[in-house]
This record gives sequence, structure tokens and C-alpha cells, in this order.
Amino acid sequence: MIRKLEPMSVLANHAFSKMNGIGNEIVVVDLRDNPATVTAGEARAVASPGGVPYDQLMVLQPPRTPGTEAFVRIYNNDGSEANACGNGMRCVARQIFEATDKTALTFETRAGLLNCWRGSAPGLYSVDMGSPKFGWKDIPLAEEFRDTRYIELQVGPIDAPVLHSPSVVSMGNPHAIFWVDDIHAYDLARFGPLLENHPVFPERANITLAHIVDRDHITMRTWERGAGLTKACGSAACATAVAAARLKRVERIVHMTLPGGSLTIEWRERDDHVLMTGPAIFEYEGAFDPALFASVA
Ligand SMILES: N[C@H](CCC[C@H](N)C(=O)O)C(=O)O
Repeated sequence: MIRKLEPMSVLANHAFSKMNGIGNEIVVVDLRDNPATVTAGEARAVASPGGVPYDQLMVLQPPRTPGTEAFVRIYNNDGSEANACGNGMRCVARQIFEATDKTALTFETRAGLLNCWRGSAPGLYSVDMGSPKFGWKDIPLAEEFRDTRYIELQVGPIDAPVLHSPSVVSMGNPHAIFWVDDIHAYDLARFGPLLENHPVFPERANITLAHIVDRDHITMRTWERGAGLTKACGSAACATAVAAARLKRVERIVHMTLPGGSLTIEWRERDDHVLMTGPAIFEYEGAFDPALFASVA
């Protein structure tokens, strides 16, 4: 009898850490000693029932650039890859800080090099998320918008739109922010997927509802591209703080309240970089059940 040998996933029996960044569900896998790439199918299998449900899977790969700890691949739970994940980077940073005596770390992602350091108080971690981009081609948008502080986009009846005129920003990934008085007054689970997949966003977009409380404080919630409603999205918090500062409605250091907790965002004047500070929580560790990957290509 000829037995067909199924290719074994690199993740089968591999260790993982389940963590969260203010409720953003993060799984961290350390593949720094293995050049194998996790496929979209494997990433979806991890997120499946019986697996380890997550919003983002952070996979540490061997470093590509001298001086960096790892090249980090970021998967959404639909298997798509994201260039940036603020909450996930704090979790990755915490994991490496705890295993070493380093006080600052540099990681590489598809959005470039990111520096991380321990925050100003125990349990807090900071990530330099780089510079925001506002050009329509950088976000990207499907057509030219000269001013991305507000773009023409709406959902609902044409003469009485439910949501309209978002600000758009790239924080390495595309974000649209709708300014509202009450972030809970809208069915984001219904409007999120429509807006995420709107033709104006050729690479889809993360969709945020934000309320500016005062010049130092914003409340927000996000429908994430590739992951749906989450308790927190760090890059969306950066995008929202920057978009509000660009409208001159907040200061350059803003306190952000998300459903899962709080972040402090600073849009630094001297180099245009966006710094995000918040906690990273370790929940448990385990090893992936090989059965999860039995029928995955
Ligand atoms: N939760 C993440 C964002 C993931 C981004 C992802 N949904 C995408 O752009 O595809 C964060 O803390 O920044």
C-alpha cells in the first residue's frame, strides 16, 4: 500500500504565546530559527475554532537586516498580511524584553524598521510607528484626492448619509476615520465590512469611528481590515490621533480610549514619527495541535 505523506506544517506542535494588547487578541510565534513562511491557510487554521482564536498572528522570522531582532510577519485572522500592528508589536517587544536584558529593540516589518522600548512605567511598552502618510497614492486610494483630511465617501441614503467624509491616513496600513458624536450610536459590524471593501480602497481599509472629547482625549472603536471588530487597534489609534491633530482639533500628545483600554499617542514634531505607548499582557503559552493543519495547503 502506498501511503501519501501529507506535508507537515511548520506550526504543527510549535510553541506559541497568547497575549493581548488592550484586548487586541495576539498570538506570537517565534520562528527566528526557521526560514519557513507561514501560509495564509495555516494562519486561518490557527484562528479556526479549536485553534487559538486571534485578531493578529505575529510570526518572528530570521532577521534580514543587521541590528534587528527579527523580521516580523503580521497575519490577520482571514489569512491576509498586514504591514503594521501596533498592539502586536508591543506584545512581541515584551516577549523579547523578558528573554533578554536589552532595553531597546529594533524589528523589521513590511512597513520598515520599528524601534521599541520599555515605557515610562512598569508594564508599559512604546513603539515608534514611523511617519504617517497622507498622499492618496500612499494610503492607497483608487482615485486622486488632493486633500485627505476629509474625503468624499458616505454610507446610507445620498441625501441623509449615516456616516460620511472620513479622514484617511496610512500608518503603514490604510485607515479611514469617521468623526462622530457617539461612537456607540452606529452599527459598525454592519457598516464596517461595506467600508472596508469600498472600491475607493484598493487594498481595503481599517475603519474607525472616533469622537474628540477634548484637545487631549479621543474615544474610538475600529472595524479592522481582515479581522473585523476588535477591542483595540493600535495603528488605528495612531492614525486617529494624527488625523485629529492635522485638523488642529487635538494636541500632538493625545490620550486614546479604545473598548479594551487606553493608549498614549505622540506625533513627534521634530521627526514626524508617531510613538505609541501602552501595556502588553501575557495570557498563556502552548503548542499548536498538528490536527489543525491536517487539510491545509
Ligand atoms: N490590530 C493592529 C492592526 C492590524 C492591522 C490590520 N487589521 C490591517 O491593516 O490589515 C494594530 O494594533 O495596529
